[in-house]
Amino acid sequence: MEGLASFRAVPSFTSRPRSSILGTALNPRRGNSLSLPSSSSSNVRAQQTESKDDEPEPVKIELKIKEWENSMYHNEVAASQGIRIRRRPPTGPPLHYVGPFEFRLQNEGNTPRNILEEIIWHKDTQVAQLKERQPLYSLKKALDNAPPVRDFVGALRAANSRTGLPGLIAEVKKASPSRGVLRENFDPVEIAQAYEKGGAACLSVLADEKFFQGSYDNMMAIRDAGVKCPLLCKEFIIEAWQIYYARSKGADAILLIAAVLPDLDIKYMTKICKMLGMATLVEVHDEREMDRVLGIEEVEFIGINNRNLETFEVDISNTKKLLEGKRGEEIRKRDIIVVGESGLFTPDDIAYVQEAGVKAVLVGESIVKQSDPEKGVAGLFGKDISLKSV
Ligand SMILES: O=P(O)(O)OC[C@@H](O)[C@@H](O)c1c[nH]c2ccccc12
Repeated sequence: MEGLASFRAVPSFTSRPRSSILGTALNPRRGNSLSLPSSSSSNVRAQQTESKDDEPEPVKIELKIKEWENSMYHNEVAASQGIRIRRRPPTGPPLHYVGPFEFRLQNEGNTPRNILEEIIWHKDTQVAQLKERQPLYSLKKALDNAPPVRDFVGALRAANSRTGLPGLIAEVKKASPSRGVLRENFDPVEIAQAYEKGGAACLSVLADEKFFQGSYDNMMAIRDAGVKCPLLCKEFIIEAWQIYYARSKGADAILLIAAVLPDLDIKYMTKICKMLGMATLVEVHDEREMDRVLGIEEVEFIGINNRNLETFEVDISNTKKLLEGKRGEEIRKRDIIVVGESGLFTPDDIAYVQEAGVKAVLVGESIVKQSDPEKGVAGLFGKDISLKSV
């Protein structure tokens, strides 16, 4: 249902994509407007008739239709698996013109329904742009120069047997959509080194810029500074291309979010990671996602997020709930390493999730906020877990 409240006026001189699939198909004066610098409408029309794109118009229209069908198909498959996050529709809301203004009618179908969906739609656009600059074949070549992969899960297992406590994945995170800026004077390398000194087994480095103020540069800087902890590239992965990209930037592990990715994507991306020697942390939030993920035989490493990424609600009893009964049994039988993620602040929280069955924890806020993150690690566990402690 389209509502008046969702009208947004956009002056026509802004550089917005200027076509919808139907608009393109039905309106012969509109070309592949994504490549057009927009100006006054007459100017736009003039440029459209002299479109310099190689593809003839009917082919372009067909490609757009395919693109649209694919995203509809993805959404149907995803919905059948209980996934609520949809893929970005290939075009924005339809345009309406009143005098010099463009109006976009926003409705359920073309507006993100929650923050996770908004992040995924933004990621889709960003990845499309990055891919154009560095297509897969050249990315694959870049892998020859990437630093070697380190054993992420092995480091967690080793820490767990060394300390008798869950191995720590300490998160280098400046900000988040739910908490805002967590640390003003943010030096990623200094923080990473402090975590390592404090006894972290691995690090998670936020790569998303827009919503988490992270970057791939941070990850590379941490590696280049000689930090030995294996690195999880904390990114919203929706395409295999991003896995190669993360590897080319020195990642040892990546995250796949079950709330976003259908089973087949998880299976296929996990295989790609294995081929590249990387670990794949598959993140779940509820029973349904856990069951889906346990149904994928390639999965060996599962994160239980205590934060609902659609609503931001945090409840650490989620970890316990998802490890009870048959699920817990199967996880033990398959020797799957489980990570308790988010909302962990105190030694009691750590003991609680350990009791529930996790062998590792992923912690950001509580330690990144400390003026001395090295001490923050000891505070979190209630004791010194650094290498010098044993
Ligand atoms: O800062 P916290 O509450 O300790 O949470 C860390 C980590 O679990 C959280 O950042 C996280 C878990 N899964 C994610 C997926 C994307 C972005 C971030 C996350």
